[in-house]
Amino acid sequence: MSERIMVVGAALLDGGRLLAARRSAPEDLAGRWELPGGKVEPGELPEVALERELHEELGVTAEVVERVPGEWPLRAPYVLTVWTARLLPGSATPHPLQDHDVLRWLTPGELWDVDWLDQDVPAVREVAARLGPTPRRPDPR
Ligand SMILES: Nc1nc2c([nH]c(=O)n2[C@H]2C[C@H](O)[C@@H](COP(=O)(O)OP(=O)(O)OP(=O)(O)O)O2)c(=O)[nH]1
Repeated sequence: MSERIMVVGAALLDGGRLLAARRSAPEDLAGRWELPGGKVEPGELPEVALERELHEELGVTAEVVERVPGEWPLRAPYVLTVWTARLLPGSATPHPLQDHDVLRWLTPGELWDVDWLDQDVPAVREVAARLGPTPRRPDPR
């Protein structure tokens, strides 16, 4: 059986908008947009890992709400799983402290305005379905 390491991504929602984060490293991912998050450490619950990563990367206090159905393979042995999350009352505003250089709150109509990592597109589609009516993602040229 091959080893799988879970990467958790947050669909951080606020007022019907989704937070997207632009990666600043490594070079092959820099400039592309993703859901903030990171690798689950050995023995750590994915929900705990996600709240930890949101604090480390964005400086926020957030809570996980629910799992978005699906699992998306990344470079082996990593697998992306996604949870919706919300900021807790009193949380700081998100800032790109680590791994990212720009953050954007996207309305449903803006969801496909950023250049998501290819492997995040199916996950973002699944999140989009929860945000209500959104424009269809344009077909790749
Ligand atoms: N956080 C996150 N990582 C993603 C997404 N999509 C995607 O391919 N990845 C990749 C990028 C990285 O190779 C890996 C997660 O790495 P990371 O750098 O965010 O994790 P981490 O904070 O735990 O990093 P580190 O301790 O190893 O520095 O998964 C995504 O939506 N969110």
